[in-house]
Parts: sequence; C-alpha cells; structure tokens
Amino acid sequence: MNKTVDKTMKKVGLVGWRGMVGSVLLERMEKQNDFANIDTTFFTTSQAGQLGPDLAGDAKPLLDASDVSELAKMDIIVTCQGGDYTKAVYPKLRESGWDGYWIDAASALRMSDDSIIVLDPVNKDVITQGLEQGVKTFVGGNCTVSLMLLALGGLFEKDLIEWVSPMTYQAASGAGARNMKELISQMGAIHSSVAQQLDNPSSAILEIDKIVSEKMASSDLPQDQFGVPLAGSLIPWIDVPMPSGQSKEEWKAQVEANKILGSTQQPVPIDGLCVRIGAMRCHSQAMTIKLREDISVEKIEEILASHNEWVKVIPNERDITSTDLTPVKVTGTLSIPVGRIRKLAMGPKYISAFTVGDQLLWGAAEPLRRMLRIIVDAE
Ligand SMILES: NC(=O)C1=CN([C@@H]2O[C@H](COP(=O)(O)OP(=O)(O)OC[C@H]3O[C@@H](n4cnc5c(N)ncnc54)[C@H](OP(=O)(O)O)[C@@H]3O)[C@@H](O)[C@H]2O)C=CC1
Ligand SMILES: N[C@@H](CC(=O)OP(=O)(O)O)C(=O)O
Repeated sequence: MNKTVDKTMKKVGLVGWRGMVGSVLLERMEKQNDFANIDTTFFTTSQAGQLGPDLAGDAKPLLDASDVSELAKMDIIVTCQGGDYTKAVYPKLRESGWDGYWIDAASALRMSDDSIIVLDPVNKDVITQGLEQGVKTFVGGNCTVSLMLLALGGLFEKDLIEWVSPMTYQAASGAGARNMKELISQMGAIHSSVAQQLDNPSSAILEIDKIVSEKMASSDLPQDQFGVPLAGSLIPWIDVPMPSGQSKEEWKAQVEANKILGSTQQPVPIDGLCVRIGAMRCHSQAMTIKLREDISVEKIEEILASHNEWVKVIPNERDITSTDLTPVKVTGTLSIPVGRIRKLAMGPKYISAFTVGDQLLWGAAEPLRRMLRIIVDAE
C-alpha cells in the first residue's frame, strides 16, 4: 500500500539517515508516526539511484545529497551527515536563494549568529521567538551539553546556578560507530588473552592481571580508531585542543549551554574535564554546582523533578543509585535520571549531582525530530 502524499504536506529532505545518529532519528520518527505528516525524500552522498528506505511501501530511488537543485525543492532539510557535508553544501544552497528550514546534527553552524541551538524542553521560548523572527537554521546541541541542560533544567530556569563544573564520562558512541565496534573488539581481545585462566578457579589474580596488562599495552590490541586502549582504561581528552587549554568538547559546554539558554550577555560559567570511558552510548556527568542561594536538598530535588517529563530524581541511596543511575539502565531510553544530590563540604551553596543520558537519543536525534515536528505542526 503506497502512502498518500497530500500536496500541502511539507517536503522534507533527509540526509545522513543511514548513519548512527540518522538511524536513531528514523527509528524515533517511525515510532512517533512523524512520516504520516510529511512528504519525505531521502538523499545520499554515496548511493544515489539505489532504492531508499521502505516507509509504508513507498521506497523511491535515493537522490544525490550534493545536488543543490534537488535539495532546493525541499521545504525542510534534516541532516545527520556531519560537519564536512554541512560546510560543503549549506552555503551553496543558501547562495542559490533557498529559503527553507535547515535542521542539522553537526556542530558546524551551532555558533552562527543566524542559527538557534535546539533543545525545546529547555529553550522552547528561544525557538518560538526565532521562528517568529524568521530564523531558518536550527542545530542540535552537543550531546553532553543537551543532557546536562535536561538534567539541571529546573535550576537553570529559576536562575539558581552561579556556576557548574561538569566532569564527564563519555561513551564510545560519541566518537562514532567504528569506535563502538573497536571498544567491543578490545574487550574481546583482553578476555581472550586470559580465557583459560578464568576457567580455572585456582588461577592467581596477579598472573591474570599481568597478562591483561601486557595485552592492553601491546600493539596488537585493536586501536585504529581511538589510537589507544579504551577497554579497561580511559581517555581524558575528547576532540581537538583549544588555545585556552580546554579540549573542544570542554569549550562547548559554556558557549553552547548559554546560547541554548539565551544567556550569552551574562553567561553562566560552565567548565570541567571531558573523559572518554568504555560505555557504549550513554554519557554520564558528575557535576559540582555553586547555587546562588542556600536551598534545601528537598527543594532542589523538587525543582529538578518538575522541569520536564524525562528528568527523574534518584534518591541519594546506594541501591537505587547503583541500578537506576547507570548507562545500563538508561541506554535506548529518553530517561534523564539525576541523583547523588547532596550538599558538599565547601559550604551550603555547593552541591553535587550525577546524571546519565543516551547520547544518541536526547544527545543527538530527539531534539532534531522534535524541531521538525514544531515546524511542521506550526504551518
Ligand atoms: N555520533 C554522535 O554521537 C553525534 C554525532 N553528531 C553529528 O552527526 C554526524 C553523523 O554522525 P554519525 O551518525 O555518528 O556518523 P556515521 O559515520 O554513522 O554516518 C555518517 C554517514 O556515513 C555514511 N556511511 C558510509 N558507510 C556507512 C555504513 N556502513 N553505515 C552507515 N552509514 C555509512 C552514510 O552516508 P551516505 O548514506 O550518504 O553514504 C552516513 O549518513 C556527526 O558528524 C556529527 O556531526 C551529533 C551529535 C552526536
Ligand atoms: N563530541 C561528542 C559527540 C559529538 O558528535 O559532538 P558534537 O555534536 O558536538 O560534534 C563525543 O565525542 O561524545
């Protein structure tokens, strides 16, 4: 059965739908029945002419994602193809006179004056105002930043945060699909090196540790993507260096968060260290927060919990924290648990918090999907 296309439906071009972020986006759009309300065209950078995805029996040949004249027929373009694609195609498309909506996962246009970073549970007002003023370029935020803002949204909304220092524990998925595979290969290679000893209950742990350490240090451990071992280790640097001494991932926290919040005139200082760990697709963050006022933990929990429907306060108790405030629990869900909320020894205005979020869902695909829906529903 072919899908009926209503002539008044918005023409939406999807680029990068085959990649990791794009696949998660497609899954969410299908689940939320978003395709029913749009006339979709699938583009590709490498498979033009091949049959595109079958959405209710209407698979069509893929169009070339570098063909500006085809792209220009779209009312809205959603791209998860990456920054190089955006830099190559977006200027040409705008220069050609195209005035459609561009919704992008890549960071390339995030800090442009004419773009808005989208995270509607946090900045719906900024988005609505932008649409009214004719803004046509909407970009998803850095995953770590979006996940932090969803977790702490209540405190930011009430302007209760003087500064925050997020120390991150970022999953392999943030570095790409090949890196996720490499992490598993590293785990497998390490396990294989001591499989025999593990099967023998009397084997000595120091012998096992010695073999594992040698395996991790050896050049035959798969490490083409990360360049170093990640399984059984960590990498305290993500992305390129900035002149400030920050990594680019660390630099994004303050600039992007304040742009999302609309507080660039008086930015809230946000700075910490970003670390890659051996999780698959959930980023975690331990945050030290200085509040503007001394507020009770109960009040803080109430403010956080009431901000949006995805945030969930986890009581500062060992058992529930160990099960519910973890990548294993959160992966594949839109849930944003936040816990370990307690006053720190530095004084009554200092608190800690720990949060976890799926960096492919709220960290990448979901803000784009919701932005598309906002535009389509507004017309
Ligand atoms: N990974 C992340 O955590 C986040 C990524 N982003 C942004 O999204 C962009 C895309 O990231 P990501 O989805 O990880 O990139 P991927 O590498 O998974 O996919 C990018 C493109 O690679 C092409 N490709 C080539 N071979 C394959 C294959 N075997 N399977 C699937 N696709 C293939 C596809 O393009 P084609 O079909 O045209 O050949 C695809 O759209 C990033 O550059 C970044 O800017 C944003 C937030 C988070
Ligand atoms: N840099 C992030 C993933 C990412 O793609 O970020 P950005 O969208 O800001 O480029 C990470 O490694 O976890």
